[in-house]
Amino acid sequence: MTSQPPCQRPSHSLSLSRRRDGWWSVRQALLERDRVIDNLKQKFHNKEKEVDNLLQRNSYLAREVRYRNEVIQHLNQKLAELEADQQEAREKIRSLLNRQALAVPPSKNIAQPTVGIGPFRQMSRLTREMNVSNKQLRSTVHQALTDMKNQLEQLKGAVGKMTLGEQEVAKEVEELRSLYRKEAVERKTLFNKLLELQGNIRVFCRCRMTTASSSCLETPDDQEVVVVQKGNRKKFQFDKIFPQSRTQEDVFAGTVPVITSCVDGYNVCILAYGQTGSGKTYTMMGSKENPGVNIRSGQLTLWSFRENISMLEIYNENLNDLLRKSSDAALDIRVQGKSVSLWVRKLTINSIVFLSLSSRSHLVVALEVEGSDQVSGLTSRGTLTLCDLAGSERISKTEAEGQRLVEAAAINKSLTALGQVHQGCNALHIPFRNSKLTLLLQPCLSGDAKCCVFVNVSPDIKDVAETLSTLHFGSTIRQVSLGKAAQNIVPAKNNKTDK
Ligand SMILES: Nc1ncnc2c1ncn2[C@@H]1O[C@H](COP(=O)(O)OP(=O)(O)OP(=O)(O)O)[C@@H](O)[C@H]1O
Repeated sequence: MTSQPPCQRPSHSLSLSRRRDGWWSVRQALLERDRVIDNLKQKFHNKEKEVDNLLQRNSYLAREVRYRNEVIQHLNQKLAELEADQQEAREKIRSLLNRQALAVPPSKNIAQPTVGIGPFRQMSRLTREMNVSNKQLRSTVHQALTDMKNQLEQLKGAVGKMTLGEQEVAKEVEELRSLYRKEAVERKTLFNKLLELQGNIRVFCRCRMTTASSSCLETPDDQEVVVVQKGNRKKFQFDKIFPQSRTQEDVFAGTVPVITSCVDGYNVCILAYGQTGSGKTYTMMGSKENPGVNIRSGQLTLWSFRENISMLEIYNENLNDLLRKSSDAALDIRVQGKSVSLWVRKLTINSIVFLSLSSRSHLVVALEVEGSDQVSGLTSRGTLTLCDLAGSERISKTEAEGQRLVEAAAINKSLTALGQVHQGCNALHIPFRNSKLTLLLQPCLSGDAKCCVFVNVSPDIKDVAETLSTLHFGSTIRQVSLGKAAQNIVPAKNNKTDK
């Protein structure tokens, strides 16, 4: 009797390799879509050029028809003038002959005319010659008119054909546009699937620059960071590690796929979490010479898109609108159905300023993005929320008292609430109302959003406890993934919807 092999659960590495295979095949499909879309764009531009050429030719032909009509009109006028001249000449000859006849008295015996026959003959010859040349002229003008009319008919035929051709090309352009639209939508779906496979919450770890000779951090590869404390080594894994050597460009490049997803119509949130002085503001805002994610994402032009911006500070559980001149009225968050209105005041992206804010407050910058694709005619709307959180150090470390203690308690409360929201985001009830921060971030932390969290850490040995705490926070939220995102796409005004 043969024994049955024990039933085994698929190993973790097996599920990882399946996930990788899935990711790889989606990536291949996405590249293929990109090729098809490029091809369609090329065809579309060629057709547009064809239409331009046809329009140019058409307007040339129309001008030609107008010119020929004018020539015909002119020739007709000349002909009429000639006929009038001829008539006048005939009249003159007739009156001359009459006058001559009257000058000669009638005689019974007309043997010899009293006036010589010479001038009379000459006049007759002249009249004949004039008649002949007149006939020739008339026939030439008639011929020219007939030719001209024929040419005009031909031109009219060509214009008719051209109009038909234009209609056909316009139809082809519309078909191409519809195909492009379909491909673009499929591309977006694939791109989103790719992001979902990578995880709707992505956690990046950024190590701050230091001049110290020793560091408590090691980065063996771009997904692992090791904290060395008194000979102990604690490993943490993240979606991406940015060691000290990584520039602002590198860091921003890591967020571009998620930001692209915002332009595709998803709500996106980028957060920077870490202790005071760990580089959160440098990552998010940066300096004038080395701008951070906030400024760079505002300058990113993926599509032609319109943006509005709002900038808020949460200090001691109170909201301040940083773009408002007077601060008389207290701000509040309005919950409309499931979405929270972040919009307090709207300015253009150029209004972003480099702020030096208290490290005891959270800074929330929200960009409302509306992208419209000129070719497909589709419009999508998303919100990009960029958040520089207050320092995460524990109250015991800050040894705070008085006002500092109040601030630390408020920060602690909101950051704990943020952790709870991340941990509970697959549950039925998500505790968004536990703090102003989570209530404000609700639209970009709930099911229809994608989130990217930077855990900023200091490599200084004296900060190792806070570094460990920050990395634990990052690891915990990395375990959680947001629900399937819902896209906010609407057909553009005056544009046909996709077939
Ligand atoms: N990657 C980096 N490269 C160069 N300088 C950096 C880097 N990260 C941080 N710094 C510098 O370190 C200092 C502290 O950084 P930063 O102010 O961004 O920290 P923070 O976490 O925002 O602190 P706070 O909580 O007080 O706002 C700043 O002078 C900043 O310019």
